[in-house]
This record gives sequence, structure tokens and C-alpha cells, in this order.
Amino acid sequence: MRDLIVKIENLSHRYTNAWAIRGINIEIDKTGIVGLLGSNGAGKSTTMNILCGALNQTEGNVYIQGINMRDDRVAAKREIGFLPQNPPLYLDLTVDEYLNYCASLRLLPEERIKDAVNEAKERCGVQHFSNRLLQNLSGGYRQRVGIAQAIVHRPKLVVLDEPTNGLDPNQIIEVRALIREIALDRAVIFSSHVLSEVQVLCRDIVMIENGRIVFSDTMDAFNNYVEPHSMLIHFEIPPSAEELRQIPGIANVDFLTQRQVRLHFSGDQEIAERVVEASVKKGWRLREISLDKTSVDEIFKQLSSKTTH
Ligand SMILES: Nc1ncnc2c1ncn2[C@@H]1O[C@H](COP(=O)(O)OP(=O)(O)OP(=O)(O)O)[C@@H](O)[C@H]1O
Repeated sequence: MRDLIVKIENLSHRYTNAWAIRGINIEIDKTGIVGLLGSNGAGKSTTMNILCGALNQTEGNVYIQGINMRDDRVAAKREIGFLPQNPPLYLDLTVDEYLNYCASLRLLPEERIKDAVNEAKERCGVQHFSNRLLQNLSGGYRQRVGIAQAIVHRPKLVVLDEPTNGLDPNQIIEVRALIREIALDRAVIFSSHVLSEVQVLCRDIVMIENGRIVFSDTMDAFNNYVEPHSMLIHFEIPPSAEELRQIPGIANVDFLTQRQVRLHFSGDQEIAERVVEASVKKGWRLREISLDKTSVDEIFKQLSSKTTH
């Protein structure tokens, strides 16, 4: 069997009166960032809380480095670092006091704590705030300390639940850079409800909607999926449909009005240039051209309807 860092198998969870997630399967076998994307209430936090041993699932299994969370929670949790959506920061502690406390909660041997805390502070860029109270740190630095507590015991897997939520744009950029950095030598699962954030940060994407996975593949595969496949064009002196079909790559021609036409094509980014070239050469007087981008809502809808319920 392959050596998986994480295996989530057929995971389902029911709160008192409704299923929050159903039949979730995720496998991660290498370092890097996996994005868990879903709108509010989709089931991201539920999945992450179970994955990190903070919530007991109704059905299914979670294995961390081959250890079943149900069988040996302490051993499995040793391999996980978790930054929940509302980080458990004790605001009246200093950065050092807090990280020392977290390291001892993680059962690090006393003699290793100092080095481990120093390493985590350095990696997260908070060493110069060692003696500052958490309540006197900005949101971005608090989040860095939250990430430092998640890596202080050098886990193989770090789980970050919407870590950029509530940060300002500069802080978001810094925290993203930090996440990229810590993912160089461990697997990171990162949740967000913002597609563009997952696109810039993650190697793989798992989309979850209404508690079910609707897409799970590489980011490249996802980007191919959402690439525009049609464009809207306005010609002053429109050509015939036949003339347009002769442009290599055009699959379908759809006249909306006498001068407005939607051209369908297959995954070829240079098609717009060919249309412009043909228009100039043949005097069609192109007035407007725009690629039809599928909206995120539309993608969710398409993907959701593909899953079997
Ligand atoms: N403690 C709870 N008791 C009952 N229902 C809950 C509880 N926690 C979450 N839910 C419900 O389970 C579903 C999934 O919630 P979850 O928090 O996992 O989603 P999410 O994708 O993390 O959303 P958000 O981004 O808003 O946190 C939602 O319908 C939510 O209302």
C-alpha cells in the first residue's frame, strides 16, 4: 500500500438533525497545498474538525500516516497541526508563553521545547515579538502565531481553516507566502470559500458543496475545466456563419442578432487572435470581443449536478 499522509475514507457526519457531510474521500501522499473550497456551510469546518480529532465522525475513517484516528487518537494527532477557524489564542499570554504552552500540550519532551519554539517562531517570522502579549499583535501576526503553534511539533500534516479570513490585503499576501513556505516540507490542507485564493495557492483542489465532494483533482485540471469555451463578438459588417466556421478551432456559430454572434471553441486560447486577424483581412469591422467566463456560481452548479446523490 502507498504511504499516505492522509486518507479520509467515506466520511459522514450528522449533527443532531441533519447530515453536514456525506461520503467524503480524500487522499494526500505528498507535500504541498491542497485547497478545500466550498461556500459557507458546505461542510469544510466539519471535515477539518474531524480530520484533526476535534470532532467524532458519525461514519467513516480518518488515517494519518496509516494510524486510524479512532484507534489511536494521541498518536494520530501527533502528526497533525491545526489552526481552527477561531484560533485558540490566549490573549493575555506572550508569544513565548503561548508557544511553550502549545508545545507542552503537544507532548513534546521538556528538553526539546525551547528549540522547537525557536524554530517555529523563526519560520513564522514572529521571533522579534517573543515577549509581546498576543493581544498587542495585529491580526496578521496573531495568525502567524496561530500557524507557529500548528507547526511547533513538526507535524507531517497542517490543517488551516480559512486562515486569511478577516485579514487586510497586505496581511493576506504575507500569510499566503508563509503557508507556501511551510508547505515545502509537509502537506497542508487549506480551506477557503474564495476560488481565486485557492487558485493562487494550491496544487490540488477539493470542492465541497452541500456536504459532498463535487470536484477533486489538480488545480491545472480545474483551470482547464473552467477555461472559457465561447466568446461574444460584435461585427459592423458581419460575415456568414460559414465564413466563421472556416476559422480553425471554431466548433459552433450562434448568431444572437444580425451583428452579434457567439462563437464556441474548444480550449484554444489563440482563437480570439485568429478571429481578429480574419476580421481585419476580410473587413468585417469588429467592434467588440469578449470571452465568456463561466462564473464561479455556474461552475458550482455544473459540478454539483454531476455528482450522484
Ligand atoms: N454544531 C453544529 N450543530 C448543528 N449543525 C451544525 C453544527 N456545526 C455546523 N453545522 C451545520 O453543518 C453544515 C456544515 O457546516 P460547516 O461549518 O462544516 O461548513 P463550512 O463549509 O465550514 O462553512 P463556514 O465557512 O461557514 O464555516 C452547515 O449546514 C452547518 O449549519
